[in-house]
Amino acid sequence: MAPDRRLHIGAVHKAYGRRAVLRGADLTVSAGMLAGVVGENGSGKSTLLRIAVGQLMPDCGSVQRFGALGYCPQQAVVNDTLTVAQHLRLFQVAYRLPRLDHAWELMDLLGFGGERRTRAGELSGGTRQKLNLTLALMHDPPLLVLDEPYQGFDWDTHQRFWQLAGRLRSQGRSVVVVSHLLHDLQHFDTVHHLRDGRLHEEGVPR
Ligand SMILES: Nc1ncnc2c1ncn2[C@@H]1O[C@H](COP(=O)(O)OP(=O)(O)OP(=O)(O)O)[C@@H](O)[C@H]1O
Repeated sequence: MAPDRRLHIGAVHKAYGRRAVLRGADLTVSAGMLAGVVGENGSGKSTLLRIAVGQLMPDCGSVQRFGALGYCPQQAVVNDTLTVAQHLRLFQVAYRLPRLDHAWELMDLLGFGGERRTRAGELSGGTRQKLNLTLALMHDPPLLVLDEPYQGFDWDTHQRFWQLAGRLRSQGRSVVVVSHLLHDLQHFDTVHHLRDGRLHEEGVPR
């Protein structure tokens, strides 16, 4: 097996009842790679990512991950009664981080550094998503799995997200992003189109 492999999904099948969503999906992501997963609504992108991170079991097929993982789910999993800073402290303990410097940096980069004391329930939709993304990135893991991470971001933040993704790639991180936006495809090294339950690698528009 290639030593720089960070995620390997092989012949994964998944059905919900009679609805077969994944029918032999394969995906390999190496170090320093920015991979896009695209497809129509309901094609199974979130199902694939949930299987990739171990949140959902496939019916059959294999999933291998190498090293720590950061997962940004499509719906933010936050507690409305806790402030942004309290979320970061909670995850600091979970990730066993000595410091929160990187998290504060990410907050500033995503433009919500002033919201430390705001409760998650009082955040705007876009800012809630910024918190969701920060929680996935703050421990600087080698593999990032991001399900439409920039939903609700304004254009400036959207652009900064892609700068950040490019920086992570150049630092050797592996990043998988579900995207719906045609103009984002140019950022990827590889684009994988989920169609009829399988992933088809397609050329990247430049
Ligand atoms: N827990 C579940 N139980 C039953 N069916 C489900 C469940 N989760 C997803 N599905 C169905 O599986 C299919 C794939 O859903 P999934 O959310 O993976 O698609 P998606 O490509 O991420 O969609 P979108 O682009 O709308 O986010 C859909 O038909 C959906 O209704």
